[in-house]
Amino acid sequence: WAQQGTVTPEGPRPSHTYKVVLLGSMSVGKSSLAYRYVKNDFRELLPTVGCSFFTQILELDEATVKFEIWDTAGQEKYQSVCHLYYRDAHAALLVYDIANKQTFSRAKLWLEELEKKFLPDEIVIALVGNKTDLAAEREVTTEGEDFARTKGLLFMETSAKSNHQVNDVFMAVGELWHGSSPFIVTEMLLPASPACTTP
Ligand SMILES: Nc1nc2c(ncn2[C@@H]2O[C@H](COP(=O)(O)OP(=O)(O)OP(=O)(O)O)[C@@H](O)[C@H]2O)c(=O)[nH]1
Repeated sequence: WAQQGTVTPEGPRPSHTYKVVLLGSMSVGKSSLAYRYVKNDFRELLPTVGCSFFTQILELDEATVKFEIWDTAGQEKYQSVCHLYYRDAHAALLVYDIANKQTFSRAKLWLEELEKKFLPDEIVIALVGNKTDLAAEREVTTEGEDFARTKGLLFMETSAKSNHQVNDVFMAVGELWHGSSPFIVTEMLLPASPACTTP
């Protein structure tokens, strides 16, 4: 992680920056998860073009943690540039739609790609089955968790729509790096990045 110090009356206060990249098929809800986490809201968002960028700052007892969230486009035409976005990531959320089995297969392919680019200790990978509110249309059942267990990934099912376990995903990822819990949100930022668009 990047570590900078800020000086407070109590002395230097470390701050850590973690880059989290969201990968997955189009329309699985990557942008909606980022939007829910950062803005605590759910709304129709335009399909991502290239990549969107979000920032979330958390104050822990002993340090400030900043999440840089890179939300990649799921459309096929952007796949060839995705490696530019996940480069140097500390964590990847491989998102699929629990009501669409094909998107689960695509998440597995993403894992293969990351395994070629990162050593196991270099990146935290979480498999995220989104849209749990669509339980009646579920196509992916226990295979998600089984696959994650086999591969040693974090696993969580979420709903950006009903706000089910969205915070928990980011907290689980952060806890793995930081060994600290709970994370408390104190500030929200949405800076534009030259390389990315902001929804
Ligand atoms: N029911 C339900 N719909 C969701 C959920 N999350 C996202 N959606 C819907 O799924 C569609 C796609 O959501 P996005 O967040 O744009 O998906 P994305 O993965 O970022 O899509 P791309 O930008 O094309 O890669 C939208 O119609 C969302 O409203 C969810 O948790 N439940």
